[in-house]
Amino acid sequence: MGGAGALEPCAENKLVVIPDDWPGYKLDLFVLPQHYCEDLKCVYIPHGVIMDRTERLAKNIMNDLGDNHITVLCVLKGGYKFCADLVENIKNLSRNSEKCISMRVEFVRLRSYRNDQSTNEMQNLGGEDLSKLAGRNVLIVEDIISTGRTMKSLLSQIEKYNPKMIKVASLLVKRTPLSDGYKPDYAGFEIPNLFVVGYALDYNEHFRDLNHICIINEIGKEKYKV
Ligand SMILES: Nc1nc2c(ncn2[C@@H]2O[C@H](COP(=O)(O)O)[C@@H](O)[C@H]2O)c(=O)[nH]1
Ligand SMILES: [Mg+2]
Repeated sequence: MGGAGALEPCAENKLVVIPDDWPGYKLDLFVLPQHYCEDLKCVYIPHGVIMDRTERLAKNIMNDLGDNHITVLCVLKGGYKFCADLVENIKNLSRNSEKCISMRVEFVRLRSYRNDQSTNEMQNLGGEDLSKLAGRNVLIVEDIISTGRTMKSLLSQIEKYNPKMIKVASLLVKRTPLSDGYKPDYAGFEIPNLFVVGYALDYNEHFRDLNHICIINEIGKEKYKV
């Protein structure tokens, strides 16, 4: 992703900013599941780049939260891959460092999108009883923050139970005029106002089984719309 207009590390905000004119990579430069080949426009963030960035986020989290017991709250379904890879990296760092983080992983299942649009309503579809988080150091792990409504709503539900600390890690943050200004404590990439799929991010439950983060095309939107 080198060259003019490509990804730029953003030291101030500590995340990688993908500019509006980033075209992504041609599909035939990567291996993709055959069943999605006609449904995608481009590979937007290759799996290897996601993994490298996740390793760095794990290091930042380790530096900030080392020597604590934390409860990782994975937001399903979209957050499951990022959460698994982040936890694995924190575990590895913890094993090889003087600082040690002990972790417990809990899950909450939320839904707020239909097709590629926010429904403006966050449905809590189950998972842990959030009262379990009382007095704990909580690290919420989410796939993407767009308007910020989902996260703000989850945070207000958790805050009722007085956790000791809450931090939020999101793999992606979308630049959208609909944002309410919410910014997570840890973020992997800031992306333009596009609908992305892959690496567990779905379009009506499709594309979770795609390793790279990709942009869906009109054929894909039409084929899988509900
Ligand atoms: N597969 C995708 N899911 C997305 C995308 N943008 C948002 N979302 C889903 O919504 C919530 C967060 O939305 P918010 O507007 O309340 O901040 C997130 O958890 C996703 O499930 C997207 O581009 N692709
Ligand atoms: Mg999500």
